[in-house]
Amino acid sequence: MILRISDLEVHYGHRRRRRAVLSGVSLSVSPGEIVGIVGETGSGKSTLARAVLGLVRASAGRIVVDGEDVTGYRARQWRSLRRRGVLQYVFQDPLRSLDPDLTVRDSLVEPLLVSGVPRAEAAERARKYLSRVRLEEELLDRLPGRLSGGQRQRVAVARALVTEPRLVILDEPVSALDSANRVQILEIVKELRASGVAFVFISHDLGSVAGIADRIAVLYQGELVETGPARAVITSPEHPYTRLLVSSAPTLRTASAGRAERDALRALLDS
Ligand SMILES: Nc1ncnc2c1ncn2[C@@H]1O[C@H](COP(=O)(O)OP(=O)(O)OP(=O)(O)O)[C@@H](O)[C@H]1O
Repeated sequence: MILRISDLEVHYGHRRRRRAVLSGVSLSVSPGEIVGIVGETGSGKSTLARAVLGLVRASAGRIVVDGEDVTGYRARQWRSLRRRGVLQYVFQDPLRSLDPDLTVRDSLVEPLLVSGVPRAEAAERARKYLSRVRLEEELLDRLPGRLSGGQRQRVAVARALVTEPRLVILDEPVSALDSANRVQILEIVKELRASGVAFVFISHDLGSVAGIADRIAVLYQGELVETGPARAVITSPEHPYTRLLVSSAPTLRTASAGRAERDALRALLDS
């Protein structure tokens, strides 16, 4: 397993304001697997990503990345893990994943130099990954502000891949893109899966993970209510919330539920 999360709990706030945002979350990801995490706004998807990346602390449970129990890691240990480049991420807004003051070349080369790769090899790898995300070399000297949204997101993907990570967390990576760019990014992710990279693909939209995920985990109010092979989750969802998601996704062919059934599922969830 490249990622094993067991009984994870995360709280925000202090004292009387303290409340659980994730509880009892367990999930494993194997090398070369794409696991989609789907849930509505506020369900805790980003918090889960942030916990795996060491950006928020677990109040209980365990997170094991590539065999290392990172649950109690301090900032220094996280820095060391990040330097090794085992784990990478891409956020929805590429400007959050990219430094606006670094050229594309520097954005790609920096994580390699930090992990001790010699400059000439780092430059070579930067070119290799730029072409892997289907961008021209002439973009290497541009700043992110002078790229289109789709180009920026591809640079963010290339930057995440350049350290040859074993696990990449994608938090709504295609939500802000037009459909041509969306399809290309998804194709790139599929190609990389074939080379053994594992992905956690987070989205509020079941339709956008359905075509790419091997397994789908459904997050509802901070709990994983259903996890299974993508096809099974889509064709025979068990939890009422998953049924609601399936019936509300216009792009899924199985979406046959009418308004009345969706209202009934909502009522069941609210009861
Ligand atoms: N730093 C924080 N402090 C307090 N509460 C927070 C913080 N970050 C998120 N929350 C709350 O935690 C819950 C889960 O937020 P999270 O961002 O993980 O959800 P999400 O599923 O990613 O939502 P979205 O799809 O809108 O990004 C929400 O109720 C949110 O208001």
